Amino acid sequence: MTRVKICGLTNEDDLETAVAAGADALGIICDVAVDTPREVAVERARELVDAAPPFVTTVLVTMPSGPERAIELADEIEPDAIQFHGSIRLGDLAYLRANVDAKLLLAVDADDAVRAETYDDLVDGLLVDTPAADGGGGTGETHDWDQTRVATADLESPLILAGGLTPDNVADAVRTVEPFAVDVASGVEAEGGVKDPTAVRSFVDRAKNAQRTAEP
Ligand SMILES: O=C(O)c1ccccc1NCC(=O)[C@H](O)[C@H](O)COP(=O)(O)O
Repeated sequence: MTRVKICGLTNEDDLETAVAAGADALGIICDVAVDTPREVAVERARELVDAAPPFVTTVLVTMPSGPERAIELADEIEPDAIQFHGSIRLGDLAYLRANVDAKLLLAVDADDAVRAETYDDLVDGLLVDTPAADGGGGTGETHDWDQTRVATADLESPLILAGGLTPDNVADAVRTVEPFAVDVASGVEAEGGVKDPTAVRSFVDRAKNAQRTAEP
């Protein structure tokens, strides 16, 4: 069954909605070099991580200025996993793997998904997204899922599919790409930074049941 990450949580009500809906992972955005209504301060990120129940993975989504800042954020927020967006050097990933007590996830551009192989041994999961020109996520834009499926077919790391997913298209995306997990931020919002509970429930349900509801 496909796992689901609900990303860009800014408050406890939305976090509880995501958990009750059956989300496997909760994304909290902090210290990103782009303007987004989903970013929270370090203290808030720590509070949200602390509010998550057992058996649900907390993911810090960040674009740190360098590896030392990433280590600082990991120490202060204590997430289960860290997801990096923007450019990051291979050497920094190896250094972080040795120095951070969290799983490492890396966002790669769907237009360059073949490059995901370069990072395959260095991270615990690869997220194929449709980023903005500045490297940030949350664009609400889909990409060519057939191309992503082909480009990532030989990856060892779990593949997380992101970019423009919504309750309406997630089942189709899951059936096309067959990812380990899907990730959504703007596609389940009522307004910037606030989730729509009905959309969150529908997204989780349709992502997890996509294979069962396939057309004959
Ligand atoms: O969501 C943001 O605003 C964001 C900003 C900067 C870096 C990462 C960001 N989001 C990361 C995610 O994991 C999103 O879920 C992913 O990019 C998909 O977003 P969307 O297309 O809105 O579902």
